[in-house]
Amino acid sequence: MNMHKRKIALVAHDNLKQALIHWSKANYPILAECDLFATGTTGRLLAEQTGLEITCLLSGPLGGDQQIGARISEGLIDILIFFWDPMAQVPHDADVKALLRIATLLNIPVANNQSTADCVLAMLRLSKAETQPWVVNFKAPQPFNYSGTLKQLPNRGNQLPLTTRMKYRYTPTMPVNLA
Ligand SMILES: O=C(CO)COP(=O)(O)O
Repeated sequence: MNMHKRKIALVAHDNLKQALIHWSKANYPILAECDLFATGTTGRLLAEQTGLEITCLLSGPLGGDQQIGARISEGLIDILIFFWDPMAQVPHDADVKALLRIATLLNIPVANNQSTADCVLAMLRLSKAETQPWVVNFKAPQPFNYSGTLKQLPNRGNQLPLTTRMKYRYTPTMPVNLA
């Protein structure tokens, strides 16, 4: 089983920053064992108020979401915890959408609220205890469009650097009938 250090991106919109800080304090021991990345303000507040070591990128409205999305597309982020605000508009909505899209497409675990974030960390704890290996499947399942036609995607796994590819096992999570 591959037990490489998990790389987690943490992001919260303004009304949810306190919730993410509270959640991060509650989960400090396991988060402290991971490589953490965050958008600018989220990361600064988290580092100040939890003591976690975090690589702070740009602030979200200034490109931070895009930086995280780029890292995901390069296979450099394993998990996205993004407490986005379903009740507020943000000026960089296009960036938020792009980040959620690339994380979904590339099939990394994405938690958009606290209960899902708890589930993700529960899996992390299990895999750490080696009772239940947790394999992140980096090969995105083939998406269907709404008319039911299968869209072909290249096998992205083969385009990744070898070091990145070696971190993942390519067992399909969802059987797709290409016939
Ligand atoms: O806006 C954000 C995510 O879309 C978060 O950015 P900050 O962490 O810089 O506030």
